Amino acid sequence: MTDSQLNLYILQSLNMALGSQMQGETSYTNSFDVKIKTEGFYFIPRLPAGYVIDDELYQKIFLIASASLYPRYTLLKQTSAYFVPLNTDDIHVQRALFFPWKIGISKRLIISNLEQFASSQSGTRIPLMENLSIDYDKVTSIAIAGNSGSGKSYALTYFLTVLKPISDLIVIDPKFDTPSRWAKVNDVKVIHPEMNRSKSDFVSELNEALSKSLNLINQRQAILYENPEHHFTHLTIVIDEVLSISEGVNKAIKESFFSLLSQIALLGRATKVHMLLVSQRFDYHSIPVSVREQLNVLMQIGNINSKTVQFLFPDLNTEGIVIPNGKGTGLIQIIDNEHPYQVLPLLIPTYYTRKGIL
Ligand SMILES: Nc1ncnc2c1ncn2[C@@H]1O[C@H](COP(=O)(O)OP(=O)(O)OP(=O)(O)O)[C@@H](O)[C@H]1O
Repeated sequence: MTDSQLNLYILQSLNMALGSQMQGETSYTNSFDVKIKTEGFYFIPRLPAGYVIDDELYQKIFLIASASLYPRYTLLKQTSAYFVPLNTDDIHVQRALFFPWKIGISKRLIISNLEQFASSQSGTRIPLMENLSIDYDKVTSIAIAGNSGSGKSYALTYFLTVLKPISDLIVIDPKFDTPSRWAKVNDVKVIHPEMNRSKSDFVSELNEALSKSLNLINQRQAILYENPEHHFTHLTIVIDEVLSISEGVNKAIKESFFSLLSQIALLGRATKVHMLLVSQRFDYHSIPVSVREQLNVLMQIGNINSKTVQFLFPDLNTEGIVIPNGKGTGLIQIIDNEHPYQVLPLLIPTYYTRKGIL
């Protein structure tokens, strides 16, 4: 399909579906035009117009175009109207609404041998989907949320395996489940509850480990002060079922836990200390606000609706985002300077790994 055919196709889709929104104005009455760019398309209104150019119109066009372009392009959802200035002297058409896109749709990676796959990766790239990867040098903290059975443990095992060659790991596993089995097979330090010990004991031990990591951050800061170019080994603190940790422990211990988490989240970026947090849901009871603000890879798997995305994606209206069916699917947002602002459909890789972990 050529650009001009695509142009015409989008114009027709909008002419037919926008009707009521546009008070009957169409591109045939010269009320608007569409222009294809490499990174997306422009909707160019001719002003003054008999319709209002607002967030509602933007989202409406998004809805129509998103379905019309699927699966050739994935439109990248914006939280509000995305205006761009156009290079012309004609005031009537000096602005456009921009609809950025990605070519194709999100595709799941299928990995026949996860361990081999992880060791064959070079550098700090973590592949997530066929056309999406993250650079671990550019992100600090990762969160995975999802209802029971959505594929969180499966996703976590994937991350643990691909992170192992890139980063030192400390695994905290309040359920003494999959992550502990993974850690045992892979000879990685794990903190889990023990028989005959109280919940507060477990959280105290965990606070101890966080406090050591904070000391490490302080040492690394001193090194950076002398040599800002110093290269550190990544350290990732992995916490499964974060929500369950602060439940049922005394207030002082919970407060220390929150305070340590906040400090690590805030100071870890420059010193290569990361957090990977997994929880059925995240809210202000499970993590401190400052930790939420430092999360820069956000994943919600399983049920996607306005309630489940509220905390990780507070500005997101999920309307018009095509979420694939199946296990380990949902939404992802990566906030770094490499990826444009975008919330994308996510499919966690499907893989084969050693027996006895999952
Ligand atoms: N990306 C995926 N590809 C293929 N199968 C998957 C994927 N994610 C999950 N599954 C399947 O779904 C099952 C349930 O996933 P998992 O145990 O990870 O869910 P969970 O969210 O951790 O649930 P719970 O919170 O109850 O432990 C897995 O055993 C696996 O077979």
